[in-house]
Amino acid sequence: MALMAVADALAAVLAGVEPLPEEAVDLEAAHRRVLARDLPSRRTQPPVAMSAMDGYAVRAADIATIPARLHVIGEIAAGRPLERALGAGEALRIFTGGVVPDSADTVVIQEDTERDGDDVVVREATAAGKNIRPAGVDFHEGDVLLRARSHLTDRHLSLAAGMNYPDLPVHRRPKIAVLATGDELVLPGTTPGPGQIVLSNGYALRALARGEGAEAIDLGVAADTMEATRAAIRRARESGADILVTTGGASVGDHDLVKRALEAEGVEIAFWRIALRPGKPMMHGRLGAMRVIGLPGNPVSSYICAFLFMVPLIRALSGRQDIHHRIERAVLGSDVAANQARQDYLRARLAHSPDGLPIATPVGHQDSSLMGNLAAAEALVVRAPLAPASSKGEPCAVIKLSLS
Ligand SMILES: Nc1nc2c(c(=O)[nH]1)N[C@H]1C(S)=C(S)[C@@H](COP(=O)(O)OP(=O)(O)OC[C@H]3O[C@@H](n4cnc5c(N)ncnc54)[C@H](O)[C@@H]3O)O[C@H]1N2
Ligand code: MOO
Repeated sequence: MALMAVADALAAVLAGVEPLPEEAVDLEAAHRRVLARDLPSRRTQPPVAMSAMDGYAVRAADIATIPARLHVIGEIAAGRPLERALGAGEALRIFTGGVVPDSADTVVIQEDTERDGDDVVVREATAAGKNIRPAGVDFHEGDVLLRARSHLTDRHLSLAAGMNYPDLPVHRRPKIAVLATGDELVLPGTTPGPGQIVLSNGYALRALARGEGAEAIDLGVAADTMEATRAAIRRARESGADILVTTGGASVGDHDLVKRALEAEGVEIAFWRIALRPGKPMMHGRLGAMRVIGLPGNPVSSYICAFLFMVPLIRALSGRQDIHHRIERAVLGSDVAANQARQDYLRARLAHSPDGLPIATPVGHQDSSLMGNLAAAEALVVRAPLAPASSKGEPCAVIKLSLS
């Protein structure tokens, strides 16, 4: 039977996904979160006309002839307005951010004046309206400046603060529980016994999830028994995880128990095994609201499957609209052979070319166990099923890997 295509598998993972419910978080914590509602401004900015410069608020008519001598009747600083109307031949000392009284219609910058006791001599002509920021020039109360589903940037936070929001309604962050499986796994820093290997996959997976704004927890390692694997799946449910990510035990071997354990716990498996290299044994299913992504154990396969499927799922649950990886154009830095039936994601180095597309050079060894090559890669070259051989210099499609 033909394996499910990558695009169909991704569609199945994203089927019916809705953004998680909203919660209020303070502004500092709202960075990179996704806004759950349209945000109308609670105020007009600036609320009244304000001076853009340090100088003198005057009536333009009084400085029609230069030089003009005006009598200074008071001072206006930011936050200290003055209830005093200007009469003919009068000026008010004003500083940047000071409220411009209705009676003044221009601000002369102080460099264009000379102070003489209680008088000021204006030496340069200044047009009416100059150096005044009118009320509402930035925005008005009720203006919707941030829309629901905006992915909040640093600049959005200042805007929201300026709109007078101390906290923001955002979609809850997905919680990801990562479970390793395998009798052979020991923790980094210990001395592995015969045939044992150091567990590594989860570190990249949790960091990848956190980098996408998720909360990630480590469920540790389950031994290769049904009891241990099922108990770990129950722990994932009890933790309130939105996504359970398992690594290992996904293939067809006698010790590959993950699918059976998931089914025994009630997970409805949507697919198992897809036309993807690396990552053929990947599986996906649901248990109530918890989505399960069953990754292969090979370190490269687990990371690439998480990158291709877990990342868009996290983004969709977070409420983001830009959930898909960007496929970009590059040229091949070396020849590649014809592809077989699975869609291939070749680990590649990316070099910038001064006059054109970046150059993607697949690393020499693409085996799905090679962590060194994965760590050195900067992009994935995407090869469609059965794509013909392609030569150095020919165009190719790449997805950039995270560089953090
Ligand atoms: N007869 C077949 N054999 C295999 C097939 C197949 O179709 N038919 N598929 C191969 C492919 S493709 C992959 S990918 C692997 C995936 O198998 P599993 O998901 O069952 O992975 P494991 O056997 O548990 O582990 C594979 C490898 O990775 C190491 N591993 C596992 N977990 C971790 C971890 N947390 N950190 C570091 N390394 C880990 C494990 O020790 C193994 O060496 O199956 C092929 N076989
Ligand atoms: O899909 Mo497996 O990841 O080719 O090694």
